[in-house]
Amino acid sequence: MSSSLDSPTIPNATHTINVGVLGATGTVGQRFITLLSAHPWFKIHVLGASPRSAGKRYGEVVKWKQVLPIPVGVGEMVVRECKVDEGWRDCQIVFSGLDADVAGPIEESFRASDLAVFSNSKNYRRNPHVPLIVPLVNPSHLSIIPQQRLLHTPPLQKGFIVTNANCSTTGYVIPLCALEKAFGPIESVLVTTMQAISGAGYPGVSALDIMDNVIPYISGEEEKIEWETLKILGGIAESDAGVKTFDMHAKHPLRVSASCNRVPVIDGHTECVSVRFKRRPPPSPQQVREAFSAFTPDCQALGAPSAPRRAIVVHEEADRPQPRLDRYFQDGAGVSVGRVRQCQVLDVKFVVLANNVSIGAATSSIINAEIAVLKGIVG
Ligand SMILES: NC(=O)C1=CN([C@@H]2O[C@H](COP(=O)(O)OP(=O)(O)OC[C@H]3O[C@@H](n4cnc5c(N)ncnc54)[C@H](OP(=O)(O)O)[C@@H]3O)[C@@H](O)[C@H]2O)C=CC1
Ligand SMILES: N[C@@H](CC(=O)OP(=O)(O)O)C(=O)O
Repeated sequence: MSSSLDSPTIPNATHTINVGVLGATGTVGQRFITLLSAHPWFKIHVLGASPRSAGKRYGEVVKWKQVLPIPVGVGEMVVRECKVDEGWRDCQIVFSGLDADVAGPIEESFRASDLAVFSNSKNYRRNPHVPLIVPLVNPSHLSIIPQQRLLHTPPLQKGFIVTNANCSTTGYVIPLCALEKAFGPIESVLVTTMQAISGAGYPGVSALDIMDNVIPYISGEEEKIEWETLKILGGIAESDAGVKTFDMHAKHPLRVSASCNRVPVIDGHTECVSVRFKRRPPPSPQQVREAFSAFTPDCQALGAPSAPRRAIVVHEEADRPQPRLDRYFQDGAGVSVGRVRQCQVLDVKFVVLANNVSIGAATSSIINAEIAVLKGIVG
């Protein structure tokens, strides 16, 4: 099975691409709207949410929680149901910030209508033909899309689903990718997360549960981090018949153990990470710092407009990164790393801070779509 995804095309600056947002009223949906309203290529054409919101003005139904006001014109748009109709068919790209309880069948109905869906939800992340893409790490996995289209019943011309990862997975696979690029395979990872309240959507965790407290459990989160890491950092194997499969890091088995906690922070997931490399002797903490700083994701070279100028910033201060100070680094599109030091059990340990709503969700989807446009997959 061959693909024609290798020749980048820069979109004509005068040509805008209509996009729709499913789940537009939610935490992730609001971040989509803020980012898309200032986007150089994408134009918000349709907003969708639940039947509770459909038929009403966006400004009337949304509980807007962004620092910037609702973009001009958006508050007046009438929210639609998440059912494919003419308005949605006019979109070349559909972003989804749907509640995972409803995302599965809705996203499938949009794909089946030959629309390109970029989803934040967990529903299709494990699908063997759906790429799980962290845009600063594995955009090459878009090469599975021709197979996804072909194996769909009926086969699709334009439609597909691309998912991005769990927000905690996203934050820490970016530095892990930098380390594998510089030093070869990682053998084991221990990660302990301190996850913001906004990760649970709106209204999320009740104030009485989270104030003055830490909750040492987030349903399903540890399993997602442990599994998604392998799909993202793994490659794609191709059989003699040309059938592609995600190899799940199989050539160099990678063991991941995650422990997840909810903490009273509004935005920004902090993660304490320890790694052991296959390579002996392992790199020193100083070499690890240099590898983080030197990391240049492919999406920058491709020219994706929302790609952060610096993917990873390394803090030298002993008490950074911190969510309140670092969550808006690169408008939330980059990650902050600090406290890089020797680990007495594995090899090296460090702390990561990633904005869960931006690079952990909407920003990743938008960069994924930009890459797909640049590679000629949509548009
Ligand atoms: N928050 C985060 O940091 C991250 C979230 N995610 C994932 O992204 C997705 C969205 O999360 P988040 O924004 O936090 O969730 P929210 O609960 O804040 O928003 C959910 C959205 O889904 C809509 N919705 C609910 N029921 C229906 C329905 N029956 N039909 C159509 N639309 C419906 C809601 O519309 P209405 O307002 O009308 O009810 C709302 O727009 C989830 O799958 C989540 O797991 C992924 C990474 C990070
Ligand atoms: N569960 C994450 C956010 C999220 O919704 O993740 P996922 O899309 O993997 O379900 C958090 O609470 O911070």
